[in-house]
Amino acid sequence: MSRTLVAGIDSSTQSTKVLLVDADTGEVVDEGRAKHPDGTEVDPRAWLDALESAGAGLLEEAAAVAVGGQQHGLVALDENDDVVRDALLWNDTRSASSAEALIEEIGGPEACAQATGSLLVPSITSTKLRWVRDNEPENAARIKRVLLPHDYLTWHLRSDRTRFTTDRGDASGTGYYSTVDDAWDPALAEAALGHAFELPEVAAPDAVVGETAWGAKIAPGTGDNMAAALGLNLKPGDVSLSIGTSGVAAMVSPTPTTDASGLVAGFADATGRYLPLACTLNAARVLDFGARMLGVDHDRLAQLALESVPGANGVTLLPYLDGERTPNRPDATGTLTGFTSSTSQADIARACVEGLLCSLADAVANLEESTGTSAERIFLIGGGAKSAAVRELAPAILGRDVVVPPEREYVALGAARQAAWALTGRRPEWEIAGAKVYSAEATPAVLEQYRALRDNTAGW
Ligand SMILES: Nc1ncnc2c1ncn2[C@@H]1O[C@H](COP(=O)(O)OP(=O)(O)O)[C@@H](O)[C@H]1O
Ligand SMILES: O=C(CO)[C@@H](O)[C@H](O)COP(=O)(O)O
Repeated sequence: MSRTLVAGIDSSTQSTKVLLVDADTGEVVDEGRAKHPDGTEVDPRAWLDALESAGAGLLEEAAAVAVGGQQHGLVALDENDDVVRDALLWNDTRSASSAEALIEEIGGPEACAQATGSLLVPSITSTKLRWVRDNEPENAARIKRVLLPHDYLTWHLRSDRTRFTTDRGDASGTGYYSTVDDAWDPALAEAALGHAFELPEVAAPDAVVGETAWGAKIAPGTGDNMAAALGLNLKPGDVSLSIGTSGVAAMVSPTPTTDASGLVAGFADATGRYLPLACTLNAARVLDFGARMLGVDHDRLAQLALESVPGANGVTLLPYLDGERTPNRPDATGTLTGFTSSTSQADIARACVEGLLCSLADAVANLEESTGTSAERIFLIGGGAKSAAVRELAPAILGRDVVVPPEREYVALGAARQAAWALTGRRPEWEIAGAKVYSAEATPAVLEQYRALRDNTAGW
């Protein structure tokens, strides 16, 4: 008997990944990937090329598809639905002062969090619209429609291209969607850009929103973090800790959150619940940076890090390399301190891994504090979770066990789960077998050393 296959697409910051999955069991039967261009502004057509390459020979096998995409990216289209300018991505910090201006106009942090679920930071789409309004008025005037990265890809997958859709999860990261009311706030959208523009239709979590050229059903798709939550089948009390380009601590919640401190974003999820989330701007690239500085590959970096000791003999990295979002320090750079004449390569490698994990420990603490819920299980996923040093040192720095599920693309798996849901009308119960639990003695002194540097770094 032939089996039914579905495809899940993850179009994240650095690459596109496609999984072809058995709709009944969740077994991954094939996969493809393709890189994206570097940079914080990218021609969205590059994601179409990456999808074509990553999905070659796979997509047409699928009876249904869905896209999980990097959140927040501004895809601006003109009256012919042509791209107005390169998409400004979530990790582009140029709109920091636009974020401050918009918060002020909305009535301050509390009013902003109530209106949108989140305090605006430069990642959020509306701040990018404001930046375009103020810095590129000719481009701003041409904008007739705004999509998110996953909406743009979903539109291109459609054979007829007549309909523009998104979902509540990704919509909740725009700064003009009310998570509390579960609806667009067109007045906030118009205020950000200076004129009204077309917003995509918000499809229900299990909707079929179109058909591909090869006859597959298209599910609404969602933001990559919402898709990861779906891929992991997160339950209340579970925290997903993702080490991709961004570092993300997220949990599902039955009620919306409105954190005016800005440390935790109050997003919606892809099922009808909510996804409070703390997101750092520097995660896997901290390891890339360490490997490049030491002239080694990732496996050697991990090996070196494990040769050093907790606290790296006094060497500490504050890894805010490309500015930071949590805490909101858009102009920050990294700080590496505590060298002596005996400092070794191993100490520097250790400081990179510890700095990354300490910033994630801060994100988990922010999430727990803001939601009043402590993490019962922490699932470590994303490219950075492939590092043996990250896996082994995470429980010591987080001060509790960490669950590492089998190496898999969980965003793409979540998108595949959504595709199967749309196809069959039932949310698949695929379980994740074979997770490994990592335990270690807690090393609170490492976090104290890190937090002292975080709080005392000049200029903050
Ligand atoms: N073995 C490894 N050890 C540490 N980092 C790794 C390893 N393999 C991949 N990475 C890093 O993971 C990152 C990509 O992770 P991914 O979750 O795919 O990111 P994104 O979803 O943001 O595109 C890259 O920065 C890459 O260098
Ligand atoms: O901005 C956020 C979350 O609010 C990021 O998490 C982006 O969604 C990009 O994700 P990755 O490419 O790092 O997975």
